[in-house]
Amino acid sequence: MLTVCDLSVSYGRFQALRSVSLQAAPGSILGLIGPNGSGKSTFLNVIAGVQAVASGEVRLDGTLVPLGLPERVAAHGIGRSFQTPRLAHRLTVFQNIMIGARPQAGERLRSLFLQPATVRRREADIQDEARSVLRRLDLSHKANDYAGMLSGGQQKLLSLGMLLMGHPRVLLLDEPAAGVNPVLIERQINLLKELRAEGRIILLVEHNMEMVCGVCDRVVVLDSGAVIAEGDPDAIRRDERVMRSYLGEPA
Ligand SMILES: Nc1ncnc2c1ncn2[C@@H]1O[C@H](COP(=O)(O)OP(=O)(O)OP(=O)(O)O)[C@@H](O)[C@H]1O
Repeated sequence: MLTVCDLSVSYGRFQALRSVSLQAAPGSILGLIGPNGSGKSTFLNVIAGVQAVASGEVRLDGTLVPLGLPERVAAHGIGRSFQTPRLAHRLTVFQNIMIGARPQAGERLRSLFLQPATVRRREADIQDEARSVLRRLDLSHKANDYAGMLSGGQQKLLSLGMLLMGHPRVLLLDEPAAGVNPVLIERQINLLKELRAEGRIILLVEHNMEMVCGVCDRVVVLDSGAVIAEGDPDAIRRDERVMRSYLGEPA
């Protein structure tokens, strides 16, 4: 269970998050929506450990997550994707996927010299896994293309694949559907459903309401850094405050 308790973040005198609390269970997708500037990316940055907090805590299965320390957060099995995928455009798709593999505990430079067979075996295992992730994304045919040559939607899929190479229990996804064609959005939706069935926790920041309503079990709505509503997607769509603040319709 991912438990976020009373998170507050300030940029100078501006309060970007105001005492935000939420919970997400294993095998669930929690949508996080809200108008531009409501604090969604800040929230993901806090959970990913790249944004310092003024107060509050995050726990995964009861264990305190060390906020502000991205490497240690990643070691807890929490991974984040970005609105604009962070890819090495001049490396191939396969090489990018390989970058996503996390070093294992005890992996040191000296093991290159002392245990070369072990290192070679691990490298082969990672390559096998990278091929299997590419198959899962339906990107095998692009393995040897430069990442920079992929379409925007394929780049988003690739960044999801890189994330999967780190074996995250919690995936923090920042607008995966933005600028993506409907066919690849559908592929993402299917992938997210598979990841949920594997018991992972997914926090989905997304403006595309079809995607949000298509995959999310629950939705939390932020406005000006505070939670203004929480519920299942249908209830959120009918919520008057949400309609006023986010969907821009008169209540
Ligand atoms: N580094 C920063 N310094 C100062 N203010 C910031 C900083 N980062 C974000 N903000 C402000 O904090 C608020 C929340 O920003 P955030 O990016 O989290 O919103 P968001 O909901 O993700 O928006 P969008 O949907 O446009 O991506 C905004 O008003 C933004 O201008």
